[in-house]
Amino acid sequence: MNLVDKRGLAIGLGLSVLACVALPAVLSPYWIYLAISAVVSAVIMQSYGVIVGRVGVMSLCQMSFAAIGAWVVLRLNVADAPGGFFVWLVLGGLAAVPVGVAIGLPALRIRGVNLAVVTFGFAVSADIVWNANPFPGAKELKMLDRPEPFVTDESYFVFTVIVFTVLAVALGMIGKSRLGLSWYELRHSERSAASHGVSVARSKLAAFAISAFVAGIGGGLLAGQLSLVVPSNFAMGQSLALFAVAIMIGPHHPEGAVMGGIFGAIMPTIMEKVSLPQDFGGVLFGVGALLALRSGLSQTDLTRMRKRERGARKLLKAGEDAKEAKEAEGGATAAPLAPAPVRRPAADRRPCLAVQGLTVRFGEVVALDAVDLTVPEGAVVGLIGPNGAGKSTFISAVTGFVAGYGGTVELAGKRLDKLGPSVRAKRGLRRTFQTTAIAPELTQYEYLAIGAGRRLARGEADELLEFFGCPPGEVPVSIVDAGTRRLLDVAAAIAARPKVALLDEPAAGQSAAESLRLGDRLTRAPEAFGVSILLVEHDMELVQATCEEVTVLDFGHVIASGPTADVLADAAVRAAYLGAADVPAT
Ligand SMILES: Nc1ncnc2c1ncn2[C@@H]1O[C@H](COP(=O)(O)OP(=O)(O)OP(=O)(O)O)[C@@H](O)[C@H]1O
Repeated sequence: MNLVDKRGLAIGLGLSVLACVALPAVLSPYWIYLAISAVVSAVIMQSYGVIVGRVGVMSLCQMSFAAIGAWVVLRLNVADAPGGFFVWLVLGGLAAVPVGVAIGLPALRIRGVNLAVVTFGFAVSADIVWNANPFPGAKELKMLDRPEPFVTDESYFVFTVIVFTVLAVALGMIGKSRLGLSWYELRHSERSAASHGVSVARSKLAAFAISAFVAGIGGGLLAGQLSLVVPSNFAMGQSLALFAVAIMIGPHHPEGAVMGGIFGAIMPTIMEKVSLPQDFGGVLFGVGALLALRSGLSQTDLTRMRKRERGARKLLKAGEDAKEAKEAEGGATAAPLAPAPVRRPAADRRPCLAVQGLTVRFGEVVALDAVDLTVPEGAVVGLIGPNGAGKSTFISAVTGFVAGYGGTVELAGKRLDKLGPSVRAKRGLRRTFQTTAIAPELTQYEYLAIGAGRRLARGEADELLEFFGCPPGEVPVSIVDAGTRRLLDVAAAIAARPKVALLDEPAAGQSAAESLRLGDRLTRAPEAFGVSILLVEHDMELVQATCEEVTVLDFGHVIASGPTADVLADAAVRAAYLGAADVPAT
């Protein structure tokens, strides 16, 4: 995965240089001062970009983190601490980090509106503290002097643009790293992230820490702009207004942060010029935020996604044209199905996943009752049963998503029972879900990179996508149909080269022909990727074509287990579950 988008970087750096050269030359002192405010707001917006834009957490206290940054810078100034403004600025950002992590701790247990209330509570408390205790330097009027060579407004503007640009590049690189991509996944499904080996706690706390750091830097910059600050510079109302702007615009993209900063800084002036009350600006932001919440995507997300989709559609069209041309020339339309690999009988192979006596209760419901199941090395094994039989619960318990089950789960001879889902995933146990929750903002390449949990070479990603019949890797998930998303999910699970992949109804949404092709792929997957597979499916033709052995669940009990043909022919299985008409003759 390339961490730097070279074209985007070149454009961003070019615009920054242009702003630094042109704006001080053309703007009046009044507008230069406003421009500094806009860039400082844009830096604070970047902190919203991390926590609100990427992780989707409703944080209403970013200005409180900024206040910590400003407080530290001003305190060090009063103390004439060594290092000077540049060092103090970084220390201000760092000082906000532990507070950010502390605020992030409740986010590990609560989310949504409840979490918003916690962060708002912190913003209110911080407000009370700042109002009761003046910021350092305010009493003795010890002003903060800007550092050389950024003493004048024009040069300080250049300094703020440099800071913004450095942060934008760093955040852009983090955004493309596994940590940053995992934030998008957390935003849509924490379960999905955990199933890919992402530690939800660590990833969320990292987001809080980084966003607090960036906000702290923004607060320090504000102190440098104003020389002295007052509590109203960081009032909770400001946090709320900027939050609304963040939801509306999407400051996790640099252009969104800049626009948000400009809105935040210029709006009061605009309101004044058009003789409207200042509060009206907040109302406008609120309405915009509501509209963005309705669509689920910010303006910059939408703009970028549409652009990406346009490019991807062209790519898909070119692919289809090439295929049609090949067909017209009489070439093969699809690769013929490969013959099934010949394997030793499953019973002669070492068990890779061994589950014994698995029991799960949900209150009075016994979802699984002492279930035994073994997946031998290099095998494809089926788990079938009627709706509500306990198949998904089995996958969830084995992969660590059900706390407090009875029985044991061993992977390659090692017990996993005390481990959480992300650790089990890292040990080589991957799963897919019945309902996919892939972040539509990602490309398929990016999603595979999260699944792989390691650096995934382009060639390897292409091979996986081709193997599972997915479109080219640049195609964004947003235009991939539901059936193909399931295949992408399987590809992402296999990208990690796990020991065992547990697939929950991967053929749902596939046509009969696609299902047949999927069966062929799953049959070849153990040899191609060194993975053993447990397949949960209702499509009996697929099960019959793919699985060497099958276990049948009914009301949480195993009612049959053994070679597929024998089990599917079992009169008890047909009577209890399938109905003779549903099972193709063997
Ligand atoms: N979180 C939960 N809380 C309470 N009961 C649950 C929970 N999850 C599953 N169950 C119950 O456990 C039983 C097994 O459900 P499960 O989803 O595992 O069945 P399934 O075989 O996967 O069904 P399907 O084929 O429809 O997906 C059902 O009675 C279900 O209602």
